[in-house]
Amino acid sequence: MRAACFSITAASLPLPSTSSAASGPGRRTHASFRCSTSGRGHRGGGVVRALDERLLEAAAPAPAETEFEDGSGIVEVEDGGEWEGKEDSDGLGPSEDQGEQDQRKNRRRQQQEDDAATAERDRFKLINGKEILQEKTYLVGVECKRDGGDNFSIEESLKELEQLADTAGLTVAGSTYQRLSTPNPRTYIGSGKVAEIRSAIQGLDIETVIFDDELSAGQLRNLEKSFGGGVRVCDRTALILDIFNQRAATHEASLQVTLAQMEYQLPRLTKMWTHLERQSGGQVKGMGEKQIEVDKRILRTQISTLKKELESVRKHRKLYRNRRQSVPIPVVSLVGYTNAGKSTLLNRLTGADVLAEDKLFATLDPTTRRVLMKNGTEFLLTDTVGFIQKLPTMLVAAFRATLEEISESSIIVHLVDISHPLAQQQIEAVDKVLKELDIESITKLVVWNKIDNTDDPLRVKEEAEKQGVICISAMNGDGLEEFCNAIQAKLKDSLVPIEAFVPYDKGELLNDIHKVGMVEKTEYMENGTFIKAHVPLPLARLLTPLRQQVAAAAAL
Ligand SMILES: Nc1nc2c(ncn2[C@@H]2O[C@H](COP(=O)(O)OP(=O)(O)OP(=O)(O)O)[C@@H](O)[C@H]2O)c(=O)[nH]1
Ligand SMILES: [Mg+2]
Repeated sequence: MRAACFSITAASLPLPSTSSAASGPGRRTHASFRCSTSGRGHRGGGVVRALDERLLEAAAPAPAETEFEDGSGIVEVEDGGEWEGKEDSDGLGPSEDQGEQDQRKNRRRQQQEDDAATAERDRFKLINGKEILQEKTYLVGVECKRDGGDNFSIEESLKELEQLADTAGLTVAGSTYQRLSTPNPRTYIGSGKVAEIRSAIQGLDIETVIFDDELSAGQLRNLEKSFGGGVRVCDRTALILDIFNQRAATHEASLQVTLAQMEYQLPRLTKMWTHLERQSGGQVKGMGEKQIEVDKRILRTQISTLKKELESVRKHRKLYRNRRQSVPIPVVSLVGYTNAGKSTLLNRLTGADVLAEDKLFATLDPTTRRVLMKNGTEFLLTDTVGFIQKLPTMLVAAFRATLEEISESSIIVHLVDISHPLAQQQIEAVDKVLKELDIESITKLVVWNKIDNTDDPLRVKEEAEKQGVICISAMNGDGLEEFCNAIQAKLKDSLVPIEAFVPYDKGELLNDIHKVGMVEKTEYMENGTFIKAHVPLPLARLLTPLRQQVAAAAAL
């Protein structure tokens, strides 16, 4: 039974033509996850096998007949079966001493097998209904001189990588880093470091080595070869993709993550077939290359099928959004670094039930809920996927459509975990992604969260006041009224002042104005209502004929 982590959600795609029947629980396979050629199979049941595993399994030679599930070569025998045909010299069967010895041996062996099975079972953790093997992991980082612009030190970045590994259900047994002027094109790190990690792998019984930066296909292959012993090597991007895969709860999120995983995998397919050539002693030279082409074609076809499927899901969501916008309630989007408390705030303000937990990337899908303010006006609050430094570009691209909802909002609330030691660096990482999304023209409100978790909340509040920032605790509700007032004030800035005469037979328009706008004055007259208010631009446009009537009357 082996690694359930680093699996890929198959979406609803057909398997590549090279795939074979699914492997049963416990079977050793010749492939593992997307960036590895070394072997760990997957536990059967809820977990879907890795895409490359499916590809490789078909082509891998069948295991030799003498190989058994535990690789021990031991044949299970029925009671006394081992003795069949082996008689003592006196022909009466094994001597009593010998029999006792063997029974003891069998019991010991059985005990060892049971212990191993229990230990293996205990290593599985249930995350979002998926069984994940808690592999022993070693983390490796590199600080390059040319990284100048990056605000996270190598130690901080590795600490975050550890949190990511923990979120993915892995057990971190150790870590190391190296400062280099430029990464080694072959192995990313220097040869001395490779040797050091190899010793750590042996000493700590490491199964996976994770690098803090994206590695090329060649680097992955060379590192795996250098580490040997079936150790798998992966990078931060693969890890983040895997967390997204574990956490994708809706069809759209699954499709987006699968697409990102396939795009990540495409340039890395090369290495999957080289091991085949090795196994066959080079006799199938060229076969691997041919197969890579076949697989790349299969993968490209799947990518385009996925894109089409995603497009249709998005169209559906857009339709729903348009319907929602028929009453143009202003939308406020919550953005921020992962774990800042966005979902907690949404839940607190709206009584929603969005998963909020102390793990990275708890939320993948945007959730929108209505917030009713004390003065009776409303706005829609949207919770979005969190950001992280070194966010894989294919992930930003895959989630672009989801994030595009942000671009349709009236206000963007940038929520910051001010109690985090790297709050400033996290702010900058979020601003970097926001820049990529091209939404800088939208009004922004910076909000410091988790004020209750800071050493000196009073001092932090003073600093916030100086900077014109709102301080809240989404957890205990501190500062939420101030937060709503600030939203209201910002919304007012984004509203258009109008004066209109609404006839009594158009009463529903008055309702809309009250719901989404800010009414300053209403006067009930003989044929209708005169209203002075601030409303969102789309509603102001809708009211144009009624506004003209007022303007015309004033001109008389
Ligand atoms: N002390 C304290 N903890 C908070 C506060 N707000 C949120 N948290 C905790 O912070 C953790 C993360 O909260 P979430 O709401 O899941 O954070 P998020 O920004 O939605 O995270 P992602 O979905 O991963 O992007 C949870 O354990 C919350 O209980 C707060 O005001 N004070
Ligand atoms: Mg969340």
